[in-house]
Amino acid sequence: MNSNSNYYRIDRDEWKNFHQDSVPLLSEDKLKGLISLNDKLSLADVKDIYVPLVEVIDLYAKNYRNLRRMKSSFLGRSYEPAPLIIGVSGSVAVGKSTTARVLQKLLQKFYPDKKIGMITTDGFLYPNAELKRRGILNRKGFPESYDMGKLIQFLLDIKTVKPHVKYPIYSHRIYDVVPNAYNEIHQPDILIVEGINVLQLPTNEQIYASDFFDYSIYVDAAVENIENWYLERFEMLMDLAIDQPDNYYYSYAIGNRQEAIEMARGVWKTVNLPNLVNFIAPTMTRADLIIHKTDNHFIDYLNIKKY
Ligand SMILES: Nc1ncnc2c1ncn2[C@@H]1O[C@H](COP(=O)(O)OP(=O)(O)OP(=O)(O)O)[C@@H](O)[C@H]1O
Ligand SMILES: CC(C)(CO)[C@@H](O)C(=O)NCCC(=O)O
Repeated sequence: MNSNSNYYRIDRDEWKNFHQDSVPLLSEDKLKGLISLNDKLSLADVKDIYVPLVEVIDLYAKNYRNLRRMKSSFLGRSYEPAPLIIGVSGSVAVGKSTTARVLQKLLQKFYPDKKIGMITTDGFLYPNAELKRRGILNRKGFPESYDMGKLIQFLLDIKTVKPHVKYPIYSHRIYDVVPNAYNEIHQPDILIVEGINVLQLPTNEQIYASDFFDYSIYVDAAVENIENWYLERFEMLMDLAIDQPDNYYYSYAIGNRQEAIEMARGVWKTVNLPNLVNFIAPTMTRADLIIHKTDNHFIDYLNIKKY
């Protein structure tokens, strides 16, 4: 970020001091409990990075409620509460779902009486058969591979507090949207939506998905690191598939390991990297907050939007 960018760059050592020690709901003991649920993150990350972040989100949540209340009163309409929606974006394999998951658990501790939901936009991909029919099977994750109309309808249903809103499920195990399977979400107070496309502008919709996001986070890292994390995850998925013949990764798991890794490297170079460079990274400066990770997923600084 150059000096005239619209962000304050805040190094980890400065950011961690923004934590207000007065917050008893996030005491050290409670945070330890959270770590056992999510061993990918260190307690230091939770304390230094995520606790101050929850407090920033709390500011946005209060402001959002107040503004909507005042707007309703100005318009002479009755106030209807609407959930706060948080978007988490970034490259394939940068760690969006890990970030979203820890944020959900922490927000749930911070607001014990509220319902904090989390979904991924992966379920809104067209199924493989439809991608094939459209000739874009090798563009999975690109803007045209998502049913954006369906995602927008989902967000609208959440904002208007419809009961039991269904959403489709994507499975890395079958490498496809699960046919006729849905999860349900019932009137959350806060919903975290994680996906590579949450900050993208649609090409042919009347409503923008970004209109529904009240706070947005972009997870950023050097492409060399993300490629390594992608390959590490590929190896992990292969290892998990070794005794599951119906698993997409099974044929790779039982074949030549080096060839499988080369294949994954090819997918990174021809699919996920061009998607990152052309369609995901350009949305970064729409985010309210950019979390920067370096080697070993260590968060070294954050960029927080000025205006
Ligand atoms: N803080 C962390 N510490 C250690 N490993 C991490 C951390 N965050 C993510 N990872 C690992 O990096 C890989 C990618 O993370 P994750 O699955 O969260 O990415 P993603 O951005 O949600 O990917 P996708 O878009 O493909 O769903 C995973 O193997 C995950 O275990
Ligand atoms: C499902 C997405 C698009 C996003 O999570 C990604 O994990 C993916 O499958 N990309 C397509 C190329 C690949 O990595 O196989």
